[in-house]
Amino acid sequence: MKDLAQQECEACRADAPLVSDDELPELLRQIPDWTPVTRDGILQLERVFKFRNFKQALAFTNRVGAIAEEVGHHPALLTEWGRVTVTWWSHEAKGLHKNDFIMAARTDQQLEAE
Ligand SMILES: C[C@H](O)[C@H](O)[C@H]1CNC2=NC(N)=NC(=O)C2=N1
Repeated sequence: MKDLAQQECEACRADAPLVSDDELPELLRQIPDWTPVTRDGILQLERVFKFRNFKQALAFTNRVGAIAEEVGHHPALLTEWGRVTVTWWSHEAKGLHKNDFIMAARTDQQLEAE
């Protein structure tokens, strides 16, 4: 099995299969720095990234935005001085899809990217 970040995203569809309760623990194990949170009854993945200043936070934000645009699957991004909060979930499917785990893993890779 390929690492999460190397796996392919599927098209975002309202009827896309959400991650089952059985699949969730193994997928979460592969992205240990991310926290499952439930908002408005919708399970999401969230991580806060820390930076030295706003400029670095904004550059990271733009890198995450670029990988989201590449696959047509987008996070919520809160960019503040020294911090970026990234939240992934499948809007139309109203929950967590495998895509969200793939994109969380790819988001982590943007930390090293310059
Ligand atoms: C039309 C467009 O492709 C869809 O609205 C996409 C855009 N990006 C998306 N991103 C996320 N996270 N969930 C979606 O359901 C979604 N749908």
